[in-house]
Amino acid sequence: MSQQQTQQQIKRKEILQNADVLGPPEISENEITTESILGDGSFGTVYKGRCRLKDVAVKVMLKQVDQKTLSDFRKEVAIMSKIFHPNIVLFLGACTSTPGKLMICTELMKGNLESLLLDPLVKLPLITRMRMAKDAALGVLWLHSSNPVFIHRDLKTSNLLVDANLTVKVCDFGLSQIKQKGENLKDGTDGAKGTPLWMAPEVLQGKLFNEKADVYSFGLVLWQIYTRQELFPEFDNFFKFVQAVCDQQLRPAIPDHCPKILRDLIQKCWDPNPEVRPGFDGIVSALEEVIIDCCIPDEYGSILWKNHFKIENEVSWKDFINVFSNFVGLTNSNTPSMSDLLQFSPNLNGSTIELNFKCLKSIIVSSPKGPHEEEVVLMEQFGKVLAWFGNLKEDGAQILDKIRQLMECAWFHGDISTSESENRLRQKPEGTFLVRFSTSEYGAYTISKVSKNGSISHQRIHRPGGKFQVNNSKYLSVKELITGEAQALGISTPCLGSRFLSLIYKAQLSGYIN
Ligand SMILES: Nc1ncnc2c1ncn2[C@@H]1O[C@H](COP(=O)(O)OP(=O)(O)OP(=O)(O)O)[C@@H](O)[C@H]1O
Repeated sequence: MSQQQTQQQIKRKEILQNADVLGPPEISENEITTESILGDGSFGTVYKGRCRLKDVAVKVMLKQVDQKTLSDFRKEVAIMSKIFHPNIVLFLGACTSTPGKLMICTELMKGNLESLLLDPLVKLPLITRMRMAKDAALGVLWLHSSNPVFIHRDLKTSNLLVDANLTVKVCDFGLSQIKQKGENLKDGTDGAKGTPLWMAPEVLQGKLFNEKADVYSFGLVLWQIYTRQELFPEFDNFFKFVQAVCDQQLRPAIPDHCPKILRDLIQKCWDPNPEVRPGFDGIVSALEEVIIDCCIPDEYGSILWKNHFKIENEVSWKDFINVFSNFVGLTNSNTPSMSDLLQFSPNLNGSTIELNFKCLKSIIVSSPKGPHEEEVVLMEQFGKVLAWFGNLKEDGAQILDKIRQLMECAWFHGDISTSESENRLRQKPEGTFLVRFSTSEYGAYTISKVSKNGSISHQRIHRPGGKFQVNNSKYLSVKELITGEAQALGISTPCLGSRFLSLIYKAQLSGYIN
């Protein structure tokens, strides 16, 4: 080996050794530019910036930092460079060597969850919020399951960031601590770490604590995700606050309408006794149940999904009808599955059952995304269909008849938008009408009609207690309501063009037996 080769080998070894020592990818100061401010925190300012031609977030430390802040910064860099998870903000690198210019680069997110929740102009349905809560819980579960264990120590909604797809990721590891499984920690004489409003009582009181302190904070996070209210706005005195939370065990009020399973979860998370609080695996499972309940408010529908499809967000049409048919007693363990019956049984060819399933399929299935993907039923769409058509416990298989019977009405246009309904009614004579699913009220319908001067108006059919109500009159079905209220509503002629009618006609032409 030549002398030059030997020197090259030594140099490579040195580089590798240094890389090992440096740990996180070092970015030099002049590779980072900063633009607008994204947020301010106790460590410094977070900017939108650019690094190596990529948009990034840059946390720039305060120029004058004391030893403790500096060590927190180094710890944050060290921790972030060890954790990789889809629900933890992606660490890209840091500038650690230029004094007075300490920076951390992370992926650029859209904003923090607290700002979104507290902005009344932002629409965030409960299902979306519960999915966000699950994202955050998965991120913390990852930290707590690592070996050694990472405790975040500053969980709060402003440390949960949201991207363009509303995926939530945990950030800010400046106060995080590493510990062995089963080990308890205690803050030093310099006081408790974290943000007081979100701190567990044992941390506020300087007692021993462990990862269950994060669970307490997460209880408050869940409360804010559910209520979209500010946390403890009534307190401006720290000592009174500590007394209220620790001695009087004060917690924010959970609204009466909160689903029971979510209420129980929040209360367990913020229990004064850390041992009673669940682990994050339990929190994720409970949130999965909450998500199913939010998507499928019908009691039996939710049971069907939980028992057979668990946390799947979507299932194939074939699996869905097989489970559904067993659940409502159309098939059982001694009969072939419904998908086999529909495909192979000559008796079902042209039968009402076959047509019923065609009708159900026309409103419940999502089109395959690619040419080879199966048609699927989304959990949320199953919930909507049950909300529109009935109560699975009382109706059972009859729910299928209800769907078909409504589709047989020429005026029923189902899932069209307000503007599409107006397109269909434009230039039509007075009294022409159609009925469609409401786009804004869950389980409700809308009557769109042509009024006197040719103007088009829309009237909601509400669903109090599962009934169908317009003005002050309640009916058992939409069909009965349309017959009973036709005169009062000024509706007479069905608007043609429903896609369901052609489905029914086609079936009748090919031998459907009524
Ligand atoms: N990657 C990012 N993308 C977009 N915005 C971000 C990002 N990181 C932080 N921010 C914004 O900056 C705010 C402060 O960030 P961060 O919590 O990391 O700073 P901090 O100085 O540690 O704050 P504190 O100590 O007060 O919690 C966040 O709430 C968020 O609004």
